[in-house]
Amino acid sequence: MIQARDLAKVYGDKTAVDGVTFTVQPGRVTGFLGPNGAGKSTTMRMIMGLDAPTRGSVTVNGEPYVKHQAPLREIGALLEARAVHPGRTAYTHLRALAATHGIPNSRVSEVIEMTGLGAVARKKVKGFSLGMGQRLGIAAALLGDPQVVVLDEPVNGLDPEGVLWVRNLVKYLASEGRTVFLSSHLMSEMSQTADHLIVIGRGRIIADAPIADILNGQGQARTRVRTDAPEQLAGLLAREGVSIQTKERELLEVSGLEPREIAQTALRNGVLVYELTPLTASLEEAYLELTKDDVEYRSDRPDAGHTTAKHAAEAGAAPTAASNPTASNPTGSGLEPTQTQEANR
Ligand SMILES: Nc1ncnc2c1ncn2[C@@H]1O[C@H](COP(=O)(O)OP(=O)(O)OP(=O)(O)O)[C@@H](O)[C@H]1O
Repeated sequence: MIQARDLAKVYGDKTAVDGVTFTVQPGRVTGFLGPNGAGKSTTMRMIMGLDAPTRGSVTVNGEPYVKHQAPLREIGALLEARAVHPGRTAYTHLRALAATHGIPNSRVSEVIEMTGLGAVARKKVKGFSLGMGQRLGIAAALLGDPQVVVLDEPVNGLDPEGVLWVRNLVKYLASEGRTVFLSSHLMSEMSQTADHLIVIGRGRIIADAPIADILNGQGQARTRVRTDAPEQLAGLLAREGVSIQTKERELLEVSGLEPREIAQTALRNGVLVYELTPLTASLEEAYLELTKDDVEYRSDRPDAGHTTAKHAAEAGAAPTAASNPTASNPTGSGLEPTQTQEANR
């Protein structure tokens, strides 16, 4: 278990982590999700005793990392900065690490096997691809057979097969009752891997909940509506708090109203509706909604395809597909926030 209490880190005038309190429980994969610069790596470095907190505390199985007699057996980590001597082979690197922690050589062979490094274990690390380097980092993290595993952006640089492998590995580790804490800026990745999410933005916790709760709690319920009179129906439904998008001819997406209300309005006004489908927010949308105020670097996202009732009322009519050329892309740029930020850096 990892427990952070009012954990903060300030670098000069930059507050990287701003008093976070959370618990990472064993037996499940906890995702640590946030845009670039949110404070994920800094938090993980403090968990591993590599950075001293400016305020607050963080413990691993009840003790700060540095207090553990054999920390590698308690917690294994893959952090962004890898310190591997490039002239060493994967095998000699892991052996040296094992030797300094009293770990038998048989465990070195085991983790090489587990991480699929068998074929390259005797090759020099300097020739390793990013993906092989990530696997070696994970092998090192697992060397002490630790109860707690912390991985900072573990799928970075991995090919699809590698991504799948990490996904299955972390799920397996959690199923064995270990505490697994995994950072990523990609919601798509987290949605397929984590059971529980801690979302961080600008150094603060924005959400700490099971994935399902984050999905249910974010954004308004939307309904897909097919009608032969989309403009008339949009005009009838338009009011404060209601958002209507024209997705294509005869297809609207309505937020802020229950399907029953939409049906009643249509019925009262003699408008034919031939589909009413409740839509759940995608995890991606939930994430964008959660972090919209907490992205450190942001390019202006066009408010594409999004028309509020107020706008519709001002225009005197509902938006049409023609006036809304990007209406099929409700998140605007379609980029993950981090991609938007990268472009801006
Ligand atoms: N050693 C440092 N000195 C000064 N500022 C730092 C230092 N380390 C991190 N920061 C700043 O603290 C903030 C949080 O950085 P951190 O690396 O923890 O974020 P992150 O969520 O891991 O982001 P990324 O996904 O980009 O790695 C950023 O604004 C970063 O520039």
